[in-house]
Amino acid sequence: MESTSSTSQTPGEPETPGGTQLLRLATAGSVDDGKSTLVGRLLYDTKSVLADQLDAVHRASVDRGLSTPDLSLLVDGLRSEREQGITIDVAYRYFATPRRSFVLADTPGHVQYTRNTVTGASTAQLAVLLVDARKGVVEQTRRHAAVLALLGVPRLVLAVNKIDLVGYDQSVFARIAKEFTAHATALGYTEADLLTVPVSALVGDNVVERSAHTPWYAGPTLLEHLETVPVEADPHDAPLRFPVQYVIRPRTAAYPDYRGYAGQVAAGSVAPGAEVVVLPAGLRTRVARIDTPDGELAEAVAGRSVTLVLADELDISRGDLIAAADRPPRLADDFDATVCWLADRPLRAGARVLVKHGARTVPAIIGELSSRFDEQNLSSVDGPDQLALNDIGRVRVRTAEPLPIDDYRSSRRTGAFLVIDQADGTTLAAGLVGAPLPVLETGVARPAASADPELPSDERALVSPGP
Ligand SMILES: Nc1nc2c(ncn2[C@@H]2O[C@H](COP(=O)(O)OP(=O)(O)OP(=O)(O)O)[C@@H](O)[C@H]2O)c(=O)[nH]1
Repeated sequence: MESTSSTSQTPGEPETPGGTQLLRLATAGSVDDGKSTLVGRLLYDTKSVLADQLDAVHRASVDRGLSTPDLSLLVDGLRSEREQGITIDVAYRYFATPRRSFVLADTPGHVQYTRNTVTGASTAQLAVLLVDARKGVVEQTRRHAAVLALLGVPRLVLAVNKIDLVGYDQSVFARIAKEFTAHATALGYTEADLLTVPVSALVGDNVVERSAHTPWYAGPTLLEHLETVPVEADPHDAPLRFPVQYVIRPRTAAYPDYRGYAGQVAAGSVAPGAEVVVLPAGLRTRVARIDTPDGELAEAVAGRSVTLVLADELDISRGDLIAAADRPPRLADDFDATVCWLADRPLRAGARVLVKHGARTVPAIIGELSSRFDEQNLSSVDGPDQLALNDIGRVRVRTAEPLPIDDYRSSRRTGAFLVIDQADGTTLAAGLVGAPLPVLETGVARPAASADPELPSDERALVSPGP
């Protein structure tokens, strides 16, 4: 088994050995709760660590006068990050066990937590939230859970870490578990979506191996849960969404009339014969063939990159969306959305921006700012003057051309968009179409059980949803 890691990058679509299922997960927690150590422990105990990486960790640990290897070194790979002593960006790791493959977005716990959580968790099917058993559920735990609920992450695990430091005390664990479950259910999670597990990342209790120190804990270890938790709905239940990335027209002697549309199935599935509609034009046709470099396919499901050949010759260009004819998205040029503001300069009503949705980018104006999410009280503040860095708020978006949009809660991939600076092309915000704020008073709806069963390879879907 092998692990790969990258920081602030999108890994390629990982292989799933033996056709095992893929689980995308994110971690979140406050500084020093032990995320890096926990992820290091997962990699180490699942033997997902290469020998040379392990040697380097042993050497660095000895240099620091440690008697046992510091597993967080496996994770905190960046030199600058070690120098600052703080994890600086989202790191993606791939690891596998015989039962399942995992792509893990490790998000740091310092002040930029909203931005990083949004980045890391936007495509996650499960998030592991950490708390320090000595501190229990803290304000940041509540905020993280609220942001994860907003992002529609369907399942949460609370890892009550450093359980060794409270003497493996069952009552401490029970109190934290109760408080967290109450908070998460108020955000819309059901108990079936939640697991609370007592762990020591340092010692290894209940991460991969069951611990003899916690005979009172009957649940699964963290890895057992990750290996067995149900992964999303059947892709066939979701309607097809296929943003056209490239029009392929070779016009060579061998292929004089070939015309195909290349892209990635963003949601649902497609098979030859399927009736589709091309948006925004509204043209209807059928899928004639699904091409790949390895030959034709009888079907392609979400996450698969393919070229569609259609039955009719239509005027289709990059940025168009091919969608299920019976369940198309709505075309809108004026819609409500929740945005996570990621720029240093604040957002004010009337801002002229670009909106990037799927493979299409259009000019837009942010109309009124209707409310801002108050993370302190999990409530909403009406009519804010502005949204500052890391703020989450409800806005009105008016685009120069209609976009084929879904509600984020029914399709995380096609319900998300980016707000981009017109002048320099930097990302200003991640946007979620329709998604209400995760405020407690209004008893927000439960997080979306995403219609995207196999989320696409783009790990940073909200922050860079493809070319
Ligand atoms: N006793 C004990 N110490 C732990 C445990 N897990 C982590 N630690 C220690 O807690 C400290 C913080 O651990 P890290 O893994 O670096 O914390 P982090 O959450 O990744 O912090 P960031 O790098 O800011 O994201 C280190 O000194 C770890 O050795 C645990 O289960 N028990």
